[in-house]
Amino acid sequence: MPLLGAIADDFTGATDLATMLVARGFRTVVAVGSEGLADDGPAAQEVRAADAVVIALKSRTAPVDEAVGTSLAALRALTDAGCESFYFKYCSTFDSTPVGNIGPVTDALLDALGEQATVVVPAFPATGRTVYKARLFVHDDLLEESPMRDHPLTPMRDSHLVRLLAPQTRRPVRVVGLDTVRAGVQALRSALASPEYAAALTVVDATEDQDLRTISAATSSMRLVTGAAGLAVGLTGPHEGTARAAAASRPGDVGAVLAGSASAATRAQVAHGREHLPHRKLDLAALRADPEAAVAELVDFARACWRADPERPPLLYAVGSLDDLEHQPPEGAVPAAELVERALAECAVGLVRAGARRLLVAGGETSGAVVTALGARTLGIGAQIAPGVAWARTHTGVDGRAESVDLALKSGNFGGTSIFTSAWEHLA
Ligand SMILES: Nc1ncnc2c1ncn2[C@@H]1O[C@H](COP(=O)(O)OP(=O)(O)O)[C@@H](O)[C@H]1O
Ligand SMILES: O=C(O)[C@@H](O)C(=O)COP(=O)(O)O
Repeated sequence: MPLLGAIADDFTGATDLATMLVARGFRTVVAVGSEGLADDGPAAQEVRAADAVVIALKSRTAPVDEAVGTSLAALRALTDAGCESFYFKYCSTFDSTPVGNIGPVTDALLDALGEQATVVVPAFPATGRTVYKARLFVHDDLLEESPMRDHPLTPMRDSHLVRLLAPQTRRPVRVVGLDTVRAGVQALRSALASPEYAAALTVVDATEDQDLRTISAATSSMRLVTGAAGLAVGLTGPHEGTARAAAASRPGDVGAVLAGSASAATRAQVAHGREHLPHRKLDLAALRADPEAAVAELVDFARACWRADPERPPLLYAVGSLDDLEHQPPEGAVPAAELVERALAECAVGLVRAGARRLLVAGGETSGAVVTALGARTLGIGAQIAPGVAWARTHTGVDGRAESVDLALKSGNFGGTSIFTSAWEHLA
C-alpha cells in the first residue's frame, strides 16, 4: 500500500517527480487523474502494489475552481488508497498565472487535511533551479530574466517567491533563509515550529541537494509538503535499486518525437533534431483549414519515415523559434495553443494506430493532451534519460485495444540538446 501520495499539476511534472521517487527507492505509479482509482480496476491494483503514487493533473493553467476541485478529488483518492503523507508538485520555475493555482490549491489541500502550514520548495539544483533569499534562479539567471519570461501560457515576470505567492493565498507567506537551513535539521524544524511560521506558507531557500535533504528531514512530520521534484531527493523508499519498471516496447519498435513546447531548451533540441531526424513543422493555417487532413498528412509522413529508416524517429514540432509563436489568433479562430495540443494529441493516436510503440513528447501541457488522448490510465516509470525525464511504460486505449507503449514526457526546459536523438538508447 502506498504511503506517499503526490498531486502533480501537469504531466511532465508528474513523471519528473516519479523519476526522482524511483531513484530514491519508491516503486511509483503515475495515475492519470484520480477517476481510475475509484473502482477496483487495474489502475487501483497497480497503486496498491506501489510505495508511492503520483496523480497527474492538467491543472496548472486551468481556472482556479477547476484546479482546486481536481486537486481535492486527487487528495481524496490518495487518502482512500491509504496514503498518509502528501506532496503537491508544481513547476521548478513556479509556473502559475497571477490568480493561481499554486496558492489556492495549497490552501485547499491544507484545509482538507486539517493542517495549518507547509513549506514552498521549488528548488531543483540538478536542473539549475535554486532559491536564495526567496528569489528563484534558473541556472545563472533570475527567473524573470530567464526564457520563462516568454512562456506562452505562464510568462514569469517576477522572481520573488513571496511576491508571486502572496496574492494567491489566504495564509501569510514567510521565508526561511539559507543560513537557518545550513544550521541543520533541528534548527530548521524549530524555526518552522515557531508561532510566526505555524500557520503560514514558508518559502525555504535551497541551493544544493544537501539543503533539500535537510528540508526533507525537518519536514518529515508535515502531512503536506509542496515543491518541485528536487525536494524528494531527501526521501528514501523501501526498494532501493529495484523500483524501476521494465520497458514496454521491444527493440525495433518504431517511434516519434512530438514537440509542442516553445521553451528555450526544447527549441535547441528541435534545432538539433532538425539536423539529425526527418522532421515536419505543424502548419497552423493548414490545421485551422482542415485539422483531420493536416493530422493525417503528418501521420503519413511518419509512416514514410519508418519505411525509409525505422531507426530514425520523425520529429513533429510546433515551434522552431519564438517568431513562430502566435500571440493572438485570427478573429474567431481557435487559439494556437489549443490547436497545437489537439493536433499533437491526434497525431499521437494516429501514430500508435500506425504501429508506434515509443513516443517522446516535449512540453507539459502537450504531454497532458497526448496522454489523455491515448487513453493511458497509469504510467510505470522506467529508465531515466536526463534529470527529471524518464521512459514510462503505459497501456493505451486507442480503438479499445490495450497497446503497450513507452512514453517519455519531457518538460519543456529539461534535457540536453541531443535528447531527441539520444533518448532512444535508454530503451535498449
Ligand atoms: N505557434 C504557437 N503559438 C502559440 N502557442 C503555441 C504554439 N505552438 C505551441 N504552442 C503552445 O504552447 C504551449 C507550450 O506549453 P507546454 O506544452 O506545457 O510546454 P512547456 O513544457 O515548454 O511549458 C502549449 O499549450 C502549446 O500548444
Ligand atoms: O518542475 C519542473 O520544472 C517540471 O517538472 C515541470 O513541471 C515542467 O513543466 P513544463 O515545462 O510545462 O513541462
